[in-house]
Amino acid sequence: KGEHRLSAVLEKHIQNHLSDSLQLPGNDNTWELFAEEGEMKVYRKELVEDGLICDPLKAIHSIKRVTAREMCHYFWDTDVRLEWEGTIESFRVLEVLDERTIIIYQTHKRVWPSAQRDCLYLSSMLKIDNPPVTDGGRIPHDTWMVCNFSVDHNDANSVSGCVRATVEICLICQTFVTPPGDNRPIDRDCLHCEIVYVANVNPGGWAPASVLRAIYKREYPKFLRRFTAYVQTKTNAKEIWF
Ligand SMILES: CCCCCc1ccc(-c2ccc(S(=O)(=O)CCO)cc2)cc1[C@H]1C[C@H]1c1ccccn1
Repeated sequence: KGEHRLSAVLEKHIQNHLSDSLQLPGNDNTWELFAEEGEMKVYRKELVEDGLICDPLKAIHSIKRVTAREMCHYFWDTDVRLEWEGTIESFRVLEVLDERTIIIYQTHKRVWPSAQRDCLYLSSMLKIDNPPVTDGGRIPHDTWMVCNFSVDHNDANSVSGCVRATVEICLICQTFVTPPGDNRPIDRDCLHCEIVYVANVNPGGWAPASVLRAIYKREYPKFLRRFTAYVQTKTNAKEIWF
């Protein structure tokens, strides 16, 4: 794994997510369940910082027939980003820090009446070696994570008129395998992946609370539905990638 100039700060973000993002929101009453569809449960907290709506979001979901590595790969790989991300207008990879760590500048489609937003963040994908066992004590086959957090960068000649939003986002995925028994090979029907997606987005500048909360209420469930279906379709006919 390559060492780079942001390795230390990346490690801090990873440790923070491993300690707090894996806490399942159902166990405590600080999270409000605001969307539920099948296995998908989306929670939020109301948080205002300097008058800006920064509602933290946490979603848990269980997706059949895919692995943690496949989920994280398609979430991280910018080659397929526009195939599933519906809110991005443009993006550019500014720097490659190692084979699984990049810096991205992206602009989001403008949401009237707010000003357009852009984001500048480090995006890293990694395998968690000693996987944290979630509650219930089931042992995951393996655990992968993608961590996206805002950084500064000289080359980000921002699109004029954009307000810089800051993000702290993490996708943690665990693969569970139910052996088919009597020495049959494992196929995709033996797999499912449990994910935790946390997103802390600071809009960076004023936007009406009602508009922001409506965007989040609409966009997060849509993103989770669309992205998980995308990975199931993309991997369906492929060899299992643990
Ligand atoms: C007036 C709008 C203010 C907020 C604008 C904003 C900024 C960042 C982001 C965002 C940035 C990164 C990620 S990700 O998970 O790392 C994937 C890679 O893109 C995800 C969401 C979103 C939004 C808002 C489009 C709104 C929105 C809300 C959920 C999902 C999608 N869009």
